[in-house]
Amino acid sequence: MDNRDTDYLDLNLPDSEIYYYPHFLNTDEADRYFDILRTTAPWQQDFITIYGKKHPQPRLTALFGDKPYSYSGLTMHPEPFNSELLDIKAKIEGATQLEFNTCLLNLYRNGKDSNGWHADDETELGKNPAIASLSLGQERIFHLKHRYDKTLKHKILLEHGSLLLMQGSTQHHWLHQIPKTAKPIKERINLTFRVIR
Ligand SMILES: O=C(O)CCC(=O)C(=O)O
Ligand SMILES: [Fe+2]
Repeated sequence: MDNRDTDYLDLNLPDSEIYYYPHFLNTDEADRYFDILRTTAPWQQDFITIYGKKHPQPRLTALFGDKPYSYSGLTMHPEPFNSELLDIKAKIEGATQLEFNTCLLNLYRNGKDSNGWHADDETELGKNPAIASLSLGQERIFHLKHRYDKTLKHKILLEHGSLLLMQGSTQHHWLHQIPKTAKPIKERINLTFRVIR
């Protein structure tokens, strides 16, 4: 984690390496990317299979990159990166000194949309995956809980234009989620840059 060029906060949670960059993009840049991605990304409604039953995912998704990505019993096929995503990817790679080849986008349309407890630990992500997660639009709370030590929990507000980086052994020891909220809220777009092998 050397060579950083942006202000960040180390969450300092045990068994993890999680860093939060509150102002990774300025408000104008973040507004512009939100508008472009909201209108141009190929948003799709996927269905996940839980105990043999199909459910609509409580959010829309889009995949960019060059390799398909499979999780929760579904396989997504990517579009090639567009120029906006290439610019964002380059900025994230510059700040983190990491490289990414895939971006999974999530669109949370309102407070009923969510992302349940999970770890990003699919085999094609490799042993200790780095995941760089950019937030645009409505701020939402991100929950973390330790898989084995039930006393370890954390909440962080993911602001417009912020970046959350999870790496090292984080996915082995922690689960994360974006919970639903009853508040009337606006749309949020989340971009998770990953490496798919
Ligand atoms: O929306 C977020 O901030 C989290 C997304 C996430 O955890 C995922 O796509 O794996
Ligand atoms: Fe995740």
